[in-house]
Amino acid sequence: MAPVTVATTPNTTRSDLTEFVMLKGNGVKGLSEMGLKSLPVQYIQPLEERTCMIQVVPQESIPIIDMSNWDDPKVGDAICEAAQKWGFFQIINHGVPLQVLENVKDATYRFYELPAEQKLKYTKENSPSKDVRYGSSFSPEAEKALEWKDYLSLFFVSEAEAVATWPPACRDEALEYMKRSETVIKQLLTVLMKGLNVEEIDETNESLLMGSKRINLNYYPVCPSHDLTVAIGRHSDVSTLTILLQDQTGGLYVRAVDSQGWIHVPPISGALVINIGDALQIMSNGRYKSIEHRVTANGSKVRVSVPIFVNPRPIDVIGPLPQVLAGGEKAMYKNVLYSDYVRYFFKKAHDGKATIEHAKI
Ligand SMILES: CC(C)(COP(=O)(O)OP(=O)(O)OC[C@H]1O[C@@H](n2cnc3c(N)ncnc32)[C@H](O)[C@@H]1OP(=O)(O)O)[C@@H](O)C(=O)NCCC(=O)NCCSC(=O)/C=C/c1ccc(O)cc1
Ligand SMILES: O=C(O)CCC(=O)C(=O)O
Ligand SMILES: [Fe+2]
Repeated sequence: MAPVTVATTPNTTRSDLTEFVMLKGNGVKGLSEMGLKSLPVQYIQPLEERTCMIQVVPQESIPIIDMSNWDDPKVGDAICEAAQKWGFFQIINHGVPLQVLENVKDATYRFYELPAEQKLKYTKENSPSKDVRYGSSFSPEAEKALEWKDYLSLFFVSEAEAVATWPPACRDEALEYMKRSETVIKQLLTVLMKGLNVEEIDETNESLLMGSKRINLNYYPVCPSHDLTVAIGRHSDVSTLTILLQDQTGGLYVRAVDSQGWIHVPPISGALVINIGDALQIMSNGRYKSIEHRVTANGSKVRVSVPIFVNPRPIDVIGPLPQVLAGGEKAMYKNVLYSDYVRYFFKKAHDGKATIEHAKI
């Protein structure tokens, strides 16, 4: 059986590996489970990007914010300050039931445990919908070295479309997690907008801030020679906000303020990690920061994570908000069509903050 040779030999050709991992639907999970002892060369990252080169700043950590009194001005200040300084924070007592979070993690395992032939139905080539995509790595056609990650990406258009096209193995749990996180998303955006002198979220700015959503189910298998590769390379999200559920494994690192180092985001049971994305950095004219982050590969444990990307709609034009510029501040970013912005992000390999540089005036 050809895939066995593929998986056990580190020096296979790119086309053999692509066939096994991408075209046959095995993912890196399939490679990992064949028990290969060394990393296929296609996954070896340039030295400076490797997991082993991460300089950790151990004394720092991102803020942890209790959302139970979210409309208390002190909580609001903590959220806006975290968004300005760190671009990342964790929230606890956020109102999303813990069972909903457990269920979506279980559903992630359920999807990836399907046989390759079943998952293959959702690859770019075969998927019944453009809004459902199972894949491996980030942008394999553009990457010099691949990433040790499988993903299922689900773009939410409507409940009816989700019911009809999302994989039954995880559909209901993913939808429930999206629905139950809506309230805390609105609370966070209300507070963040107040910090920009936008007093209320009306229909127009609600659609601009959270008019579309994408949920990804990420699966990071156990990785041989994990120090030589990455699970996700350095990038910032193109969303308005990202709500991330991680499991207890750890491995997410955030760029430290004014430093070359990286800060670990420790798993906290029941917490959600929140980060500002490029769209909100642009709308806030740089006040809120969309911070670079990366995920390390793990030599002994499987990791799953489930981000919800809260975005403008593809047809929205985004730029610095008028309220932010009202005092005479100069616009730092151009107005850009959001779907053009996202397409540009997806067509490159991960490259830190390069997408937003493209929108700078
Ligand atoms: C431009 C989009 C994405 C697609 O437009 P479309 O007109 O329906 O066109 P297509 O479905 O044919 O997709 C166009 C291209 O988008 C890319 N794409 C379409 N979804 C995907 C997909 N989930 N994956 C990776 N390429 C894709 C892909 O490059 C694809 O090209 P191709 O590969 O040639 O088919 C459109 O849906 C849109 O503007 N959506 C806005 C909402 C949105 O998805 N925002 C992104 C939030 S995601 C985010 O912040 C971070 C994501 C992330 C993800 C992984 C990481 O490792 C790190 C970060
Ligand atoms: O898995 C994680 O912790 C982070 C995932 C991530 O950064 C992303 O999907 O954009
Ligand atoms: Fe991310």
